[in-house]
Amino acid sequence: MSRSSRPGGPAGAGTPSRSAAVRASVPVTLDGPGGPAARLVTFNGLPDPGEHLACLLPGVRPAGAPLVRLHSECLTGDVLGSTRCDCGPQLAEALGRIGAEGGAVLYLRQEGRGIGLYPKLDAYLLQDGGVDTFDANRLLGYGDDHRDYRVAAVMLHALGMTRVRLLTNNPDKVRQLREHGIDVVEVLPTAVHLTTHNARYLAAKAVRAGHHLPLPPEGTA
Ligand SMILES: Nc1nc2c(ncn2[C@@H]2O[C@H](COP(=O)(O)OP(=O)(O)OP(=O)(O)O)[C@@H](O)[C@H]2O)c(=O)[nH]1
Ligand SMILES: [Zn+2]
Repeated sequence: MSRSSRPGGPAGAGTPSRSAAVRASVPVTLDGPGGPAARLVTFNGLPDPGEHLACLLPGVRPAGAPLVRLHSECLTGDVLGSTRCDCGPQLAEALGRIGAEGGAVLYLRQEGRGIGLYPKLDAYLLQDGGVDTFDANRLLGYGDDHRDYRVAAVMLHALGMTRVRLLTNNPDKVRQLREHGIDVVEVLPTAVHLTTHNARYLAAKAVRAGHHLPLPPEGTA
């Protein structure tokens, strides 16, 4: 049981069966004066109730293949700076790289790989007892990963971004986007944000979920 209980139901092929429309496109400036002028885009008609957001960075050329990241919400890492995971540094890296050439960060409300914040924190306690991130999910009665990226495909269709270069180390994001009609023409890895705090977490992602993370041999982090 690796990918179970996706809120969107079974995956289909080609164009997503449901379409969404842009609801609003709101200008913001990121990171203070001089930071990139971005647009935060909201949607009507998404296939799940999450308030998923697209952050469009300048220079977007939807007709080409813009650089895109699907970033799953991680309140502890993204907002509070927790070092248990690599989410905060990955988000900063994505905003920097995509801001430099134009593209989009889709901020997906998929906290805890889709199980939610409280269960993720329960899983952290189990991890402190020695199990890895995936076995902790299973001990709590969840699958390894509950994320359904159909919603991201629907958002990209609504934005007219159906050919993308994707910034990720996670092969499941690539596979699911393609299943849902997005032409992923290139996959670019993120940097490896390895610290002594997140070394076991990154190793589990590489070994258990096939993330492309070139890690040094155990014990040398
Ligand atoms: N259930 C669970 N979720 C976690 C844990 N640590 C981080 N997360 C969540 O994992 C999600 C990020 O997924 P990752 O597996 O780190 O990376 P990814 O997004 O699949 O892959 P990349 O695109 O390469 O970053 C966020 O929603 C985090 O809240 C954990 O220990 N348990
Ligand atoms: Zn995180």
